[in-house]
Amino acid sequence: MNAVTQLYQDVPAPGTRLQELQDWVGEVAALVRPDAIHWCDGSDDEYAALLAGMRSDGILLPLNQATHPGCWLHRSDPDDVARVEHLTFVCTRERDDAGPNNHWMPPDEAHAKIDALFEGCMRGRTMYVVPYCMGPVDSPLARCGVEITDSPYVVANMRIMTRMGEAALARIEREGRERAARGERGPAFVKGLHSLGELDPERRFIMHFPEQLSIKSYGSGYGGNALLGKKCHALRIASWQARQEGWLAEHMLIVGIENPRGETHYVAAAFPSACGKTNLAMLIPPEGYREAGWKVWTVGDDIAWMHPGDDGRLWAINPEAGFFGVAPGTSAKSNPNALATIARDTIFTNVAVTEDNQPWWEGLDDRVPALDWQGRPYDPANGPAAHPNARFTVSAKQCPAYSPRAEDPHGVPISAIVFGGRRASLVPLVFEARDWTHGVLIGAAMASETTAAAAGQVGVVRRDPMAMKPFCGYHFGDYFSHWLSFDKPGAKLPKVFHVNWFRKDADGRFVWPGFGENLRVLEWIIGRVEGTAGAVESAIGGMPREGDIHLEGIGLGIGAARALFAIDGPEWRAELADIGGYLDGYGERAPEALKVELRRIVDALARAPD
Ligand SMILES: Nc1nc2c(ncn2[C@@H]2O[C@H](COP(=O)(O)OP(=O)(O)OP(=O)(O)O)[C@@H](O)[C@H]2O)c(=O)[nH]1
Ligand SMILES: O=C([O-])CC(=O)C(=O)O
Ligand SMILES: [Mn+2]
Repeated sequence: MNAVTQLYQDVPAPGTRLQELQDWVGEVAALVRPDAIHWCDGSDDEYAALLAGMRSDGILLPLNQATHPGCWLHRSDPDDVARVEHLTFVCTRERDDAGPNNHWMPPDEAHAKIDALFEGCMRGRTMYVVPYCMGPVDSPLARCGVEITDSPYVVANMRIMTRMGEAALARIEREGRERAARGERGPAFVKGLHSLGELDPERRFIMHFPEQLSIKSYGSGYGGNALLGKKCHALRIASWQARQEGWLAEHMLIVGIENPRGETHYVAAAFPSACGKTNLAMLIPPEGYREAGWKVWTVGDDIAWMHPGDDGRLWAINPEAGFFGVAPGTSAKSNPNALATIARDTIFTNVAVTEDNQPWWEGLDDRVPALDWQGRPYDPANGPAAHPNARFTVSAKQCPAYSPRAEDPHGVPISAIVFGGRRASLVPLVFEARDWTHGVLIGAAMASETTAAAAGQVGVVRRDPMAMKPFCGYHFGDYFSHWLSFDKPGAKLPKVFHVNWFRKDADGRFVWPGFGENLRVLEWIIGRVEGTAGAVESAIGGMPREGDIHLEGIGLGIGAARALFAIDGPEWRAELADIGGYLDGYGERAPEALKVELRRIVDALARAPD
């Protein structure tokens, strides 16, 4: 029998499947009416069969196998290239629990609306049942889910991005039985239902039911909308669970920085979509640092689950197993580790190709592409050759800097949390929170220019607390309170910082060289954690003094260096007033402690000379 068309009825021996899973798959099949059901085992043979099937259906096009072995190109529907925040809903029983930061619909109405779309939608298609685990399968911090989808592209991506298949299924069934034996109620795993539908932007919804631990996504095949383990489960649903259970599910990279003495500090950093997480996570130390013995270890590039440990520290795992990274801008200069990672066995989505069929995107090199992301002969009049949100999907194991600790079931201890945004003006290169409450305020007040990662206008500054604006599964007021709640006796919390790599000069050029040179800022951050680096208190937070950050040898003029650290009094007063108004928008659920903290900063700024 063809591995990809085994019928559901043929697979599970009666009584061996977890009843809850069996029942749900049966209910879904009755709704969507697939021609065939395939339970994914995650094996190499299955993956090869999937790729072969997609190749013959034209869903995947082979790239130049001599230069890029095992690499494929997927061209998506041109109307389906990014997350759709306006079509993404959090459907809690009480509207206020979803908060003003989410679109909301009552759960019954949402189910009725989206089930009407799912009705019969898999006729003529195969329905894949994809068991997955977010986090190392043996980790107590990991969580499982099952995604049902009719997209083989989604299955292939889930296999790269999660621990998918038999091991995950075994964990789901074991946990389900243990829960049943303990008499626990509620779902044993996160249930995600996805269909490409007609890929019609008018018939597209991404709906979350955190109280039911379920997700329904219809009408899009794009990563953040369709790989349900990622943003839907590991952030929106997990953030809801994390609040109930006392941990944090965050839009953060995790990186290990090893100093010349061989000590490694792990840093978690939250930057909004397409604002530099993958790049920082894969940083290669610049000249001088490399020779001195600095090393950088990639643990994760997009999501961190952080739990307080017995020692009072926050311990983090990366729930993902791969990278779904932004291609444009990735080059041998900006991110050599990423280039090495994607040299083989990678799925590229919406990139351009050169005349010898190699993947290409803006910023890679100065070759001229032959075909653009839609497969048209390249013509600059049509815009960029690669879609600005073109992505690669690749196993984390292929990253030369992949940390051996990334597979540690207990995770890594976090020494510093870094928030950052894309701000052309106002925000200095780096500053430090005086304490946890101040750090939470800095995170809550984050703002950044929008990017191509979400449909809509690009380059508009908006508040994006903790880089979670599109991903927090509940009311931001409650979320800020949850963050504050970690500050309790015995806690040894990370120090908190804010960075901005994106300040521009009068000519619109980035002042800071960024990328590998960002290690200079991390060095100061770690020095602050260890108590070896100096700082001076400013109204907005601790700032490095001249000489505290090593800026020599990168060609920064004195003027540029000053501009990077400038704090403009009147502009900051306006910013703080705006932050006050923003927090007030969360009404009574906005924690008083943040408002008190904000007033402290406003007062400090009033006393500071302009
Ligand atoms: N100027 C400058 N650009 C950067 C820097 N780091 C990253 N970028 C650019 O920012 C864009 C996106 O960066 P990524 O690292 O892929 O973003 P991400 O935060 O991982 O994004 P998501 O996967 O959408 O969550 C790319 O075009 C990069 O070239 C930096 O230090 N300086
Ligand atoms: O979720 C996605 O599609 C990609 C991503 O990391 C983001 O948008 O932050
Ligand atoms: Mn992301």
